[in-house]
Amino acid sequence: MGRYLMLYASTTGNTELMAEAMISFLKDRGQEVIVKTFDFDPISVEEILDYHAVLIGTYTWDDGSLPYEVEDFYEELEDVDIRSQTFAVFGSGDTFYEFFGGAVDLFYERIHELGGRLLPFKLKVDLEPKDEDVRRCEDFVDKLLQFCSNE
Ligand SMILES: Cc1cc2nc3c(=O)[nH]c(=O)nc-3n(C[C@H](O)[C@H](O)[C@H](O)COP(=O)(O)O)c2cc1C
Repeated sequence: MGRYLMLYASTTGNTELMAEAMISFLKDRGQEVIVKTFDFDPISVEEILDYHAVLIGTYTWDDGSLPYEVEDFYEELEDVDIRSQTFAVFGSGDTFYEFFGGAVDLFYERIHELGGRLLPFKLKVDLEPKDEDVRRCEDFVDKLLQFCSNE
């Protein structure tokens, strides 16, 4: 059994629905999942090294920006050596905006630059996840489990 950390930011619940689909999928496959939200739970960057993989979910704010509540974590990522840590990055955005899911891209690039072991694709959903998007969430986590088993 693996131990997974789910960290997410969500204001209107869309990214949260994605996270919930992923958490259910992981638990159904017998994995342990610790869940934290950026706005309510204290999150230290050191703790991310204790897990098999870290899933990071974020919505996107103005002009493709990070939500303010994830900024500290994003900045502090460089304070730990994440080179042997596995990550997967996802989130809800709105295709109406020029930088659709820009915060997902920012996290992906940040982890890549810092040498983290990244699932080699991101998952973005347009607004509220539909049934088909829930399946994409499950497929995303299935790929993460395979990726972790190839470590
Ligand atoms: C002021 C504002 C700015 C936004 N800017 C973007 C943006 O630049 N790119 C994007 O993809 N979505 C943008 N969004 C849309 C949100 O990311 C989208 O509604 C998302 O589904 C919210 O996720 P949540 O329900 O998890 O909070 C913006 C929303 C608001 C209210």
